[in-house]
Amino acid sequence: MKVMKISDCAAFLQTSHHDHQALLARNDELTDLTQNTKTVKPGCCFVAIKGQRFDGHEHVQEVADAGAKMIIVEHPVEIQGDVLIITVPNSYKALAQLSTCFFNDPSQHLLMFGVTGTNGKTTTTHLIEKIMADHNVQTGIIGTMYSKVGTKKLPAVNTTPEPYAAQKTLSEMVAAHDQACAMEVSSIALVQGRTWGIDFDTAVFTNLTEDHLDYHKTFENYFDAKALLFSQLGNSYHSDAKKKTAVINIDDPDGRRLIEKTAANVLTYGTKGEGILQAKSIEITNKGTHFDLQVYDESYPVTLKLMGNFNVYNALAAFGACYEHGLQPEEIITSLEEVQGVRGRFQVVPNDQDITVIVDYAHTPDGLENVLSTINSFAKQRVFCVVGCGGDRETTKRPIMGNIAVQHSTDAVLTSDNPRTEDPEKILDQVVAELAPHTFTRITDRREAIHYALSQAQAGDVVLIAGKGHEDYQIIGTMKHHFDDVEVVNDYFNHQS
Ligand SMILES: CC(=O)N[C@H]1[C@@H](OP(=O)(O)OP(=O)(O)OC[C@H]2O[C@@H](n3ccc(=O)[nH]c3=O)[C@H](O)[C@@H]2O)O[C@H](CO)[C@@H](O)[C@@H]1O[C@H](C)C(=O)N[C@@H](C)C(=O)N[C@H](CCC(=O)O)C(=O)O
Ligand SMILES: Nc1ncnc2c1ncn2[C@@H]1O[C@H](COP(=O)(O)OP(=O)(O)OP(=O)(O)O)[C@@H](O)[C@H]1O
Ligand SMILES: N[C@H](CCC[C@H](N)C(=O)O)C(=O)O
Ligand SMILES: [Mg+2]
Repeated sequence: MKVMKISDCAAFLQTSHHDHQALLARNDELTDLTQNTKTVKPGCCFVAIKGQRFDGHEHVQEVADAGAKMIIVEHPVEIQGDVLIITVPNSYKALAQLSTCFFNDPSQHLLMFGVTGTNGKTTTTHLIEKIMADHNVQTGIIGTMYSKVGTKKLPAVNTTPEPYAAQKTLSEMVAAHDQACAMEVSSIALVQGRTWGIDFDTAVFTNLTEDHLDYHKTFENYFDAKALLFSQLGNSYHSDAKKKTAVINIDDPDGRRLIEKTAANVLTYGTKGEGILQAKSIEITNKGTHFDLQVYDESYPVTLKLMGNFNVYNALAAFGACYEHGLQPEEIITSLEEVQGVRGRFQVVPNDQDITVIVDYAHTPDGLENVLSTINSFAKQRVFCVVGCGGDRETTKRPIMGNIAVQHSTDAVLTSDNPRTEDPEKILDQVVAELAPHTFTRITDRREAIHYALSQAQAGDVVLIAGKGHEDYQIIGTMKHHFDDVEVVNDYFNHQS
């Protein structure tokens, strides 16, 4: 079992002289660390965090009664019993620092790739993992779909986990002999400080378009959140002589702004004539994508099985990240060309009716527009688009996504995503708010909507089912029901035959 000496905490916790001396005076150990009242164990340290719904400070007595030995707070609390109370200015930061220490600072033993951006994080981390693994660098993954530690896949709660969970997972990677980790870093995680204590070697920026404005309020705040990954790169207190690199999409105006935010080396990529890495002469078919990759002055032909212009960007991003660590262009290209696809990302669902059914995780206006324009570049007949918007998430994207669906498809079937605690009908009212009547079909039940689109489609048509990708659930209210777009499609065709 892991333990940590209380006196060791004095080295990094920002606290008063009195509390500092109190920490130094303690020779005993902590058995664990937690921010959750439900997982307090005897001898552990509890970090009180004030969230949107729950304030740990209001439950310190219950935590002390459950056997916590030390409690970190942001303001004085009343408590009976023999507990060491330490006051810090920011308990979340203390949690990140304590977690880093408790798990022996695992990111120091891993080559850390952090990938941020509105779209393409999951895809890019998977491409990095494939390239590095092909070149004998066993690489873990932390992200939306799961964490991969060694060969084991563990379920994910958030795209970017809380500091304790993140440090624990990284330490498990070290134990499983992973040498690198490709990690998705969401803007929300950056603002909350979930990645404090992680020393990234390479930071990748994919793109910035509208999402999460319910959380960030303004696009500028959203940019500032993403920028943190780059401004913090190489500035960590235990930063060593390791080379730090920022890999940045220069076609995105916000990528250009990021270059000024980082002290690290910058490797730029793009498809519009600028960048150290450039994709030229891009050709997209319904079988894949071809382009010439220019690396400084050299050019290499690349044929990806991945489809879509957006995947050219993801490939460039992953190429840049791995190239910076000494891999040769030809080696990286061989790996990229082998990638079949990432689950739920432009995933084609085979069927015997010659309908091209695609399940894709596009859940932002930009993602949806990209996927539909890729489809339109090869579709010969009608394009059906089944899509909705998640509840308890930003509302401004809803009419925009409704418009994109109607404008870029021949038949838009507007439906539910994860309604969560919102009324699905009200979400749909917002999705269709700016649409002319009779330009779309509205079917609230997602299964029925998918069945309807498939029943209307004929041989040669394309049916895009967007928004939920790999998800195998639908959240209605606070209940998670089993629901899998691919499964719904397969069931439909099985009942046909
Ligand atoms: C908006 C947001 O990020 N919320 C996160 C936040 O919730 P909150 O402020 O409501 O927390 P809270 O429930 O009040 O709890 C506060 C503290 O009390 C503790 N607690 C809580 C209950 C209890 O009984 N006992 C207890 O001790 C909690 O452990 C926490 O330390 O803190 C919680 C726990 O620390 C997180 O689980 C929760 O993420 C929720 C699940 C969430 O949906 N987050 C989404 C928006 C998110 O983070 N998304 C990003 C981006 C996705 C992407 O673009 O890919 C992601 O990285 O996943
Ligand atoms: N580089 C890109 N630019 C624009 N759209 C993209 C890009 N890459 C992927 N997409 C679209 O966005 C969807 C989600 O892709 P992916 O899961 O890789 O992104 P993500 O950033 O991890 O998303 P999340 O924020 O949910 O974690 C894909 O299914 C595709 O439709
Ligand atoms: N990581 C994103 C995913 C959204 C996926 C979509 N299916 C939805 O539920 O809105 C979020 O939590 O906002
Ligand atoms: Mg993701």
